[in-house]
Amino acid sequence: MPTAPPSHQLRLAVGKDGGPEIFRSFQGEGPVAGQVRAFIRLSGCNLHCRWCDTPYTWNWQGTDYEHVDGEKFAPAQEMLRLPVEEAAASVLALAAPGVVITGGEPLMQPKALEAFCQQTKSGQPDYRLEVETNGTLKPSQTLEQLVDLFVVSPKLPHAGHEEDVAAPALANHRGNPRAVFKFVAKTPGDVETVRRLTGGIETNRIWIMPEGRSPAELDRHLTTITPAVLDAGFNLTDRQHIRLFGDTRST
Ligand SMILES: Nc1nc2[nH]cc(C(=O)O)c2c(=O)[nH]1
Ligand code: SF4
Ligand SMILES: [Mg+2]
Repeated sequence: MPTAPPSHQLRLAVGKDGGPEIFRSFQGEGPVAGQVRAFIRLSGCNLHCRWCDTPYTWNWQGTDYEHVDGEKFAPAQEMLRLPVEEAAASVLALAAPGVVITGGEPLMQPKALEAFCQQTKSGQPDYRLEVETNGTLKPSQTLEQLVDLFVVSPKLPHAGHEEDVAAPALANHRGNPRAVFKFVAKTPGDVETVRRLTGGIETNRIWIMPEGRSPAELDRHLTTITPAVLDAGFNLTDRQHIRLFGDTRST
């Protein structure tokens, strides 16, 4: 008897109820902010940003990554494996017009991600697939065709990387009309850096977002960057979910 092929498994982050981090919310950032979406958060990231708001997806015990919180996490407690079919069923049960696949870095699991996208789109081609990515890992052609929107967030020097990780991220996605760029900024100088890095990319594909995990931090950074964003002609986005729900998992 032939056996069914093993299904792909996704490594997921753990949500506030201790189960896989799959939830329903408003998209809080970027071009579709304010729209209802299902969210699924994949565990693992290949960048280790100092101010990351989801260090529980990568800042494992025994590593020497530097993060502002200083807290280390145990992968056995923070990572769950789920067959793609189960993950897709949980996401579709949330009754949203589409899903935001985020992380961590979702493209670290390319085969399972592709299977998840095929599964959620099958039978309902209008269901929207949106991926939040740091851009450093190039998606396959299959994935590029399946995904409706890549929100690519190249990292600037204030994220604490020794190498320039923004240029490859821009190179990987600038040719895809379904990719937009979302830069986290703290100062007018950061906006100037974005202007320099993104020469030749239409400004209407670029969003600037204040860094912050509290309304006060967001307000402070918004106040300092807004004139520079307007001057450069970039789009501006807030982080609505932080104002609505605070810095909590599964929101
Ligand atoms: N509501 C809400 N919107 C989001 N947009 C991007 C998110 C992310 O963590 O990548 C996120 C998130 O975690 N929650
Ligand atoms: S790329 Fe995103 S998820 Fe990864 S460490 Fe940086 S902020 Fe966090
Ligand atoms: Mg986030």
